[in-house]
Amino acid sequence: MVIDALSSYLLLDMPWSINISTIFRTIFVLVLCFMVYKVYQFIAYVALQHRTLSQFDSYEDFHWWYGSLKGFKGVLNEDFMRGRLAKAEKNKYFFVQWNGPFFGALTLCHPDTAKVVLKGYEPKGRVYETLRPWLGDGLLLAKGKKWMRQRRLLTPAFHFDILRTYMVIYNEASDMFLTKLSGMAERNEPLDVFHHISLLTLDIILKCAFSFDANVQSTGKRHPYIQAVFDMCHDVPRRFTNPLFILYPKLYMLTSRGRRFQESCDIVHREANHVIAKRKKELEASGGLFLNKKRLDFLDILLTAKDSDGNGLSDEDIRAEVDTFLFEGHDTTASGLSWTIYLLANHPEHQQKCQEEIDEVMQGRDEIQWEDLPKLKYLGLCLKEAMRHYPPVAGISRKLEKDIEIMGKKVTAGTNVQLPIWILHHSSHVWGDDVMEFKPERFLPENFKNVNPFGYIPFSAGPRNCIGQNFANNEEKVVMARILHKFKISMADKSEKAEFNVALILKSAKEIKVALKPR
Ligand code: HEM
Repeated sequence: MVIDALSSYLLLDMPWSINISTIFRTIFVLVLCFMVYKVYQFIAYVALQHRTLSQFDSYEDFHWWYGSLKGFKGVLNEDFMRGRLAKAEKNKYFFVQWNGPFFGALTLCHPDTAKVVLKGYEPKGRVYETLRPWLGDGLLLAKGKKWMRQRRLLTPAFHFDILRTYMVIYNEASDMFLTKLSGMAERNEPLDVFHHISLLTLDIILKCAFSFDANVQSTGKRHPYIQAVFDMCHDVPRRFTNPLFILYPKLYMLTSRGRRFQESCDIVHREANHVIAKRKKELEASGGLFLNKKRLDFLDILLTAKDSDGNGLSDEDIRAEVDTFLFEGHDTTASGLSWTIYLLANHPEHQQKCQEEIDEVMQGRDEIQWEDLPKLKYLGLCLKEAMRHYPPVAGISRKLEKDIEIMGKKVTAGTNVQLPIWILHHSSHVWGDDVMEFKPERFLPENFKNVNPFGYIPFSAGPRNCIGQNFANNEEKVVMARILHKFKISMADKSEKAEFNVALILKSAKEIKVALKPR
């Protein structure tokens, strides 16, 4: 009755409606009611966010349309990050960032507040949804029971016995890389660090995780996969300033930028499909006898995994995991290695200490062995300090599923919480007054014991920490040791200071060029 009354009221004076059937009118009214309900829900959500977040920060830099992003040009550059750091230094424990008028996030910029969220299982923040067309429901984006199942399934792929077998691959890929560097040194040509290191780390992850020999290093130009990942990473921050695109990611896909994003997604999916199809063929040819292999790689585990009820992973799930590992496994380590090279090129005294250690450990050998890794202590300190200065993943976020309490204040479910890794790593409240200096010694056990462990989280912390962290640490040690063993590195242009952009991963805004001198 109510619907009838409402529909006759709505359709009054609408001549075009005379012929519409009752059923159509009813649908129209239901859709209208649904939309009104959605708008009401949205207004209630925004009001609750403003009420919750106003407990934590004043509205002094709040702009009615841009929120805290006034002047933001769609690039999270070093200036923008330093502005946020200044705010964290002033407020110490937390501050609020408004991405436009509707979407606020509580930023927990002190280890004591960040750890409250890091220790839990809260799902990923709203911004991660922009990655869903690319990474699907892989380990990075999955939540709840699905995430637990996938994590349990994939953890054996990172057991030490498996990681040990990857040493050969790190060394072989480094051989190819060093041959390339020798040619550059002979020609007096500087190394474009991010570009060539990305090719190296892509070769490594393809071979380790998927036993796939792509040899992308041998192709001189930018690989289409890497170009597509690069484009998508730069695309995500551009959407922050438009609330419509945050609210309806699908709407973004109708724009020309959205269509380009989709094209990049297609390229990346094609690469993943290619890797999977090749392995499936091999599996069929071997009559399913993968278990006879010396080591099961990540893709073997995905293809052969079965639940307790005997169900395997769907093709879509397998693709999502392959995409996730391809991206997480190459772009992060490329960033970690590239920034380490940059910092050591700028700090010859630390570079020399590493080289003395490497010479002693390698004893004239060309390859790094598993047993050498713990002996490369000083190099390990430099890698850690490099990831403090330039954490490859500069920040992460969560969307609370339940209410929590931060320093006596209630944060309601639905709130987005940012855990700003770069800011935590540059907080003088955590590291002291010399926070901006490159000092690997701060990671010596006797010094580091005074640092709050939630203040240094390049791999995040808690149950959703990085599954690949040991893999990454080993890979970076081998590659760096092999480079420093053969070459002395310095900045091609001594006056050049690199600036970074956060394009999901922390990258250099411009090319970093390094000169190579054979040792
Ligand atoms: C220096 C290198 C690396 C850094 C700094 C890094 C950092 C991180 C961080 C901060 C997270 C948490 C993300 C979040 O909470 O949203 C994460 C998650 C993850 N990382 Fe890494 N990562 C690195 C290398 C790798 C490698 C080599 C792999 C795979 C081979 C990998 C696979 C993953 C996966 C699958 C997740 C999601 C884990 C989960 O939610 O259960 N990462 N990584």
